[in-house]
Amino acid sequence: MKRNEALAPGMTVGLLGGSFNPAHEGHLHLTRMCLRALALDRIWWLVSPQNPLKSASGMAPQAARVKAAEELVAKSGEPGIVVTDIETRLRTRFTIDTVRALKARHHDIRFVWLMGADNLLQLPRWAKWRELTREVPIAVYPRPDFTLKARLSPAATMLKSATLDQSDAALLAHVAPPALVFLEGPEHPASATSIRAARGES
Ligand SMILES: Nc1ncnc2c1ncn2[C@@H]1O[C@H](COP(=O)(O)OP(=O)(O)OP(=O)(O)O)[C@@H](O)[C@H]1O
Ligand SMILES: O=C(O)c1ccc[n+]([C@@H]2O[C@H](COP(=O)([O-])O)[C@@H](O)[C@H]2O)c1
Repeated sequence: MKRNEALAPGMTVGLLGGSFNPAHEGHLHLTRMCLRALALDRIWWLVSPQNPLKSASGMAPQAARVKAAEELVAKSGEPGIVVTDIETRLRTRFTIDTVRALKARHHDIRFVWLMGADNLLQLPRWAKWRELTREVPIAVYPRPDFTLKARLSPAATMLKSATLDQSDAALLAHVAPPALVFLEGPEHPASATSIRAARGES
């Protein structure tokens, strides 16, 4: 993570955790939209060693997923995206542990957790999810079939009083959690499941 060396106090960093099995244009789209709407300095793609809720079968080795993600980012020419296997180096699997470890390492960086709308629906299945919402502000980007469902989800209801207007999205990294924003913008249809299916993989 060479570009991490260029981190300066007060910088804002979005964390996009994912399996990236494989990385695709949907990840790039969400990342570009979040960089701008949230006024972030960087977005780190945290290539997960293994999502605790997903089967390991059909999961490409983490090194291969990182390499493919780096190639996609390099081809995109988008500055500000850092692909990292840091969860392996931190020995964390659960997002709550990753976020706490990153905050402990980088006291003066303002982190925001990014996710597509589908992930907000499953957030209540994550380890210590309520505590996670008190550790880091969260931004949710639209995704086909899930945009409205996310807004009506149990996690959205729980965070209703902590939800910012889209017009205040650029403040998200600077407010104390819990804080949530639903971003608005065009949906992108790409999904790793459909890419694997088109390749004849599981
Ligand atoms: N097209 C998309 N639009 C919005 N968010 C997306 C899109 N694709 C992925 N994301 C978000 O990126 C993060 C990482 O996603 P992930 O790597 O699991 O890709 P995926 O396409 O959802 O994979 P799979 O189909 O295997 O579940 C998640 O928060 C997910 O919601
Ligand atoms: O912490 C948890 O319990 C947890 C459960 C499921 C998923 N996550 C995280 O959610 C992110 C998105 O995962 P995925 O596989 O849907 O791309 C990734 O960073 C995972 O580690 C985290």
